[in-house]
Amino acid sequence: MTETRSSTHRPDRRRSVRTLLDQTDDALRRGTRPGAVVWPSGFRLLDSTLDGGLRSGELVLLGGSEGSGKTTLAVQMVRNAVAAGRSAVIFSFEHEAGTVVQRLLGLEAAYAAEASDQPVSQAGNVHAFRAVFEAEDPHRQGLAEALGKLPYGRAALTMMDAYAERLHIHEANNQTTIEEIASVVAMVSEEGGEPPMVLVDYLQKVPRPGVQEDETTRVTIVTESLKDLAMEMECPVVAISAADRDSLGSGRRMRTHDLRGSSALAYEADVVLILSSKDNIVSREHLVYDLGAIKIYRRWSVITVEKNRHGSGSAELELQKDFEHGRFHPTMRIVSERLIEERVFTT
Ligand SMILES: Nc1ncnc2c1ncn2[C@@H]1O[C@H](COP(=O)(O)OP(=O)(O)OP(=O)(O)O)[C@@H](O)[C@H]1O
Repeated sequence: MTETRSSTHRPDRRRSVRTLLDQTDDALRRGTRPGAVVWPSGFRLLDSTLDGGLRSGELVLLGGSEGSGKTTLAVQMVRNAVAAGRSAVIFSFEHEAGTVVQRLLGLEAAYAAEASDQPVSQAGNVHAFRAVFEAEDPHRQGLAEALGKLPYGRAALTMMDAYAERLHIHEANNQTTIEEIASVVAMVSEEGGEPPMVLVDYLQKVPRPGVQEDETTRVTIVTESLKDLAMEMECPVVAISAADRDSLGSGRRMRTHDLRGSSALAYEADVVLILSSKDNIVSREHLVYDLGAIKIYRRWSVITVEKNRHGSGSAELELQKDFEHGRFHPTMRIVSERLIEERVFTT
């Protein structure tokens, strides 16, 4: 994966159908899985739309406007994977590792409150968890004691303890090339004995130092390389993608072609999810007679499944924001309102 596909030297990947059938037969007899490994996202409706979830070998693009919750959703999918016993690695160009951990604590506290049938509003939020990380403690108490003072803080830590060793966060920077990403994924895969789910936050930030090229070329090569990585390492790669600045201000609903940098994004991806705040894309007819409705729509996000190579086509799914706890509410619904092509409000 050093250059574009045409100049990459690869081993012979050809297998006859006879070989494939024999390998499948052999795997079935050994009781192992002959096909792709499916990684549930943990969101039931999204998983059924994707025919089970994310697959090994797949490149999943997650786009959306600034602040729409892309990192939140992707980290929650990663969390659901590791909570279910898998491993994962996050390449975070955007946030420090501590920020991701604080969001995970908020999320776990909210889940713990829900599990005890208590209102989520009672659980410690990300802001409160961040304060623990940022305060100097004159009592020199440990993490468990400090978190224990926050509602559901101890429960959140216990939940995270269960998967903490399987979840890796790589604080990425302008040296975190595609080769570096591949080598970290190989290391995590070897350590864990199985390929991890990979999250790249975000794709346009992956550098190619020392190469003179425009953004389109760089994004094309990075996108192709991430797809290659998914196939070679047999893992799902979720890549967050920034939007074209022009598309954000133009009053249009964001679509796959608005992702920044290259048409390769649409071609290479197996799954494309676009996240929007519902108030930006609900049809005007749902707003004219009920001006208060906009406040309710603001609390919801819509995931548009725009490309779905192995699943049941496109879909519009909605889920409620709980950004204070670094998450979305786990139950999704199918959007019942009509959505628009053009955004109602521009930013
Ligand atoms: N502690 C918090 N309490 C409430 N809201 C928060 C908190 N931290 C972040 N947010 C909000 O949550 C939203 C989702 O954040 P997230 O980082 O997931 O968005 P994003 O789409 O990845 O953003 P960007 O494009 O800027 O990277 C943002 O609008 C952010 O302002």
